[in-house]
Amino acid sequence: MANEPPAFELYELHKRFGDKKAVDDVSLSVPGGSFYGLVGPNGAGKTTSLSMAVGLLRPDSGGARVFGIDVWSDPVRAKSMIGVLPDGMAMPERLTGREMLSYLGRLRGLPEREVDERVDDLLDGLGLAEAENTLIIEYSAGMRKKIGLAGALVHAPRLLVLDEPFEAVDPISASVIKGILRSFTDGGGSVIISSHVMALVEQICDHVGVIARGRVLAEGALGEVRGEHAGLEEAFVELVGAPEPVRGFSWLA
Ligand SMILES: Nc1ncnc2c1ncn2[C@@H]1O[C@H](COP(=O)(O)OP(=O)(O)OP(=O)(O)O)[C@@H](O)[C@H]1O
Repeated sequence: MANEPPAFELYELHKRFGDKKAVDDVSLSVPGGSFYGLVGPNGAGKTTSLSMAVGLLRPDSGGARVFGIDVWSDPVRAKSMIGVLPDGMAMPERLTGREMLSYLGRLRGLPEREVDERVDDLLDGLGLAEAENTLIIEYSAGMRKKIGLAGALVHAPRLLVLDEPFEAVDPISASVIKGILRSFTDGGGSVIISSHVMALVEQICDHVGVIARGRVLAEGALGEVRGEHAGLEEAFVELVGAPEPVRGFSWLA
């Protein structure tokens, strides 16, 4: 609908760490029902922007809205609609996978029976059923990503904000996660992921934002951002700037 607000809108976000401008006037718009990829080199400001946008890190200025609701002035309403997979999330290490999901479901106010049903589906769907009674502290990096994703999904949010959801995940699990996320967007949900993997973003995303040195360099539908380039990677290198040729390392040859 013409007047419907975007699913997620980051507006004029700024963040400094000491002298370092980590995020310098970042504004992005994730249309409803879209699968949005936020790409950028290491240290570009992706995690800092997303953390501020979901209410985990206080911005110096600017903010974010979820379906028009401001994350920082109306956090309870805004957060009820978001599922978040933060980067390097602190986990309840001494809970099992099942306990963690059940706890998150109950915390969101869901009835016990509903929680049990959803937790069964999530553990099965993400290939964690065998590890349901294993403590999180014993999970591998990929298993931690998957249980974090399950935690982001348990309350059936309308928007998913996922920082590097495929990092450390094996190809079979990655394919399962892609399937889950696609059916989420097919059902009207919206997703934003951060990633460095252009091929992945090109395969699953329909909208892209390119960020480097804390600033947005391009944003829009995938085809618009890719432009005349053969692929997103070429467009990305042109936008961000090709690296200097590597010198030295003769000792390694
Ligand atoms: N807590 C912090 N204290 C100081 N500097 C920080 C902090 N968090 C991030 N930074 C700096 O802010 C900049 C942006 O970091 P950020 O983690 O947002 O980048 P990123 O795009 O997510 O990178 P990557 O792809 O490597 O995860 C970097 O220069 C980083 O060193």
